[in-house]
Amino acid sequence: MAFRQRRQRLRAILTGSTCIRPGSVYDATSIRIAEDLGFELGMFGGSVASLAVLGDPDIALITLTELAEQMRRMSRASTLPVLVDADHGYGNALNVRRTVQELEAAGAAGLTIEDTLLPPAFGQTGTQMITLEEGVGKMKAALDGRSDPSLVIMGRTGAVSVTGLDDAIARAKAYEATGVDALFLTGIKGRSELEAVSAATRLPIVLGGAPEDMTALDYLAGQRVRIALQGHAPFAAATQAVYQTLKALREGTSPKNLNGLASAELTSRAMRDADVKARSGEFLGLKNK
Ligand SMILES: O=C([O-])CC(=O)C(=O)O
Ligand SMILES: [Mg+2]
Repeated sequence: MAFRQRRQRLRAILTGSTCIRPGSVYDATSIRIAEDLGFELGMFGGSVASLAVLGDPDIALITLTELAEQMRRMSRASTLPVLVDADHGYGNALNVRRTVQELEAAGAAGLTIEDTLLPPAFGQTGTQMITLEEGVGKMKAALDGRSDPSLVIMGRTGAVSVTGLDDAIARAKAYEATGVDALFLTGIKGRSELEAVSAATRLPIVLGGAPEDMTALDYLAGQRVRIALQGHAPFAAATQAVYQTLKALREGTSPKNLNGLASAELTSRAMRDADVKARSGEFLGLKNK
């Protein structure tokens, strides 16, 4: 499926009236599983990109090239639309523009650009923000970097838990005015904060996370939230499975007695084995074998 169609599917989610949960994806296998399970959207978080590619924490060590390459691998493996966490855009506004070009070429359906100061400055422990003006420049540069107008660009701010609600609203409104397609909010701690941002803006909202009392999809949809993230449990589950399996093998368990392995059927589905066999028949002359 052409990249444009994937982007249009993400746009349809944003212009719809319901709120969906994306599947957290990070590689070719995870995106295929999410697609097979019927998820409408994959979320490729910066944290899981760092873990999958580098095995490192989410501290902006991954490069744009590495992120885009992982996105490209997912685009090849599946047609599921993917929203990519492009962090701060890997530098200043000019880097943001380049980031958009690379992720667009890699097949992303949409991406977020945030106004957090990354990587953290010398001597600073807490999160720092870039100025609203710099954030606006980044959003404009992101829009300028897009060559397929269907690519979704989201302005992301976590200001509410750093500089407060008023600043978060000011930023959301300023990013909205640049022409971005949606607002991505992190750090929202309660209904009143979400309701205040929602009332002050008009774009669809994507919620990076929410407290326990804000998980009802109907409520979120009523606040114009169209996508609500749920963290990255699949990566944690995979890590645990690899740990348990290696531990059991190290302790002498025989491979045939291991628990929790993917069945041959599941592995075969994830590999798209039926498609490969059909192609082998068609192109390698193995039709009747
Ligand atoms: O975008 C997300 O999925 C949340 C996030 O920032 C990350 O995981 O790096
Ligand atoms: Mg992130």
